[in-house]
Amino acid sequence: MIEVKDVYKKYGKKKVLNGINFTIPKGKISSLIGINGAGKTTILNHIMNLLPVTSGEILIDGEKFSPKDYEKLSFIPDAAIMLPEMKIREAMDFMQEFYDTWNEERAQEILTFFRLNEKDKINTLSKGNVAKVNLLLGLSLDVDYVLMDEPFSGIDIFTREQIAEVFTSYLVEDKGVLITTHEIHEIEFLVDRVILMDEGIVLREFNVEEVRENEGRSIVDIMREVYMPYADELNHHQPNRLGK
Ligand SMILES: Nc1ncnc2c1ncn2[C@@H]1O[C@H](COP(=O)(O)OP(=O)(O)OP(=O)(O)O)[C@@H](O)[C@H]1O
Repeated sequence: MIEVKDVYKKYGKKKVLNGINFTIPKGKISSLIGINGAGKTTILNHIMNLLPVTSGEILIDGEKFSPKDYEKLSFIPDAAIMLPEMKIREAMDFMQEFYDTWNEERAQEILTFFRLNEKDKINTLSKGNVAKVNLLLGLSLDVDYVLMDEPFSGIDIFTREQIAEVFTSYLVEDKGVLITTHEIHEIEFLVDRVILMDEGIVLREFNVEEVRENEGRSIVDIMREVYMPYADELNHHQPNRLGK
């Protein structure tokens, strides 16, 4: 399990995270939901140890980060192009060289599933195919946790459906997956857990199945309940809960 514990982040004087707490269990797909600028990417960068926290800690399987944890983690960025000058095969070779956890057999399966051509140069691909290449590179690592930054952002519906299939496949089975998004309809039926954040705090963390079964409510119902008071505050120009 990954535990994000009381994490604060300031950029200069600007407070971005104000005491974030949530967990990413193995074998579940969790989604971190927040509007643009809520701090989602910042959290992913903290988990990957690419950016120091101002205070608080992140535990991976109960321990503070150590370089060995890179063998447990895979980070799939948004549709930004990774390794743009390379052909897909060259990017795969690069990953294989860099990561002991590279699984070529799995990479070949994903290539076939997405109908990608190894010989294509990445910077000549459509946005949807770039997203597929990013998934290919990130999911071909034998790791315990996969972090994905907005995997569906700007992707057409057909590609989205193909990508969605990956989330219900053995490719992510047993892994702890975290997907960030601000577009819930893209992932409503894929995720097990939801973490709603705003203004640098977690407003609510819940299991989707539990609220569906026990309360007969959808993710969107809960989002309305959680975010509506904020919308009202904004509409009435009242100070928000951080007193900014
Ligand atoms: N290097 C930086 N210096 C100053 N402020 C930054 C820096 N990086 C991010 N921020 C600010 O921190 C806040 C959170 O950014 P972050 O990218 O984590 O949000 P996000 O939820 O991922 O947004 P989006 O959905 O737009 O990707 C934003 O207000 C952003 O402007």
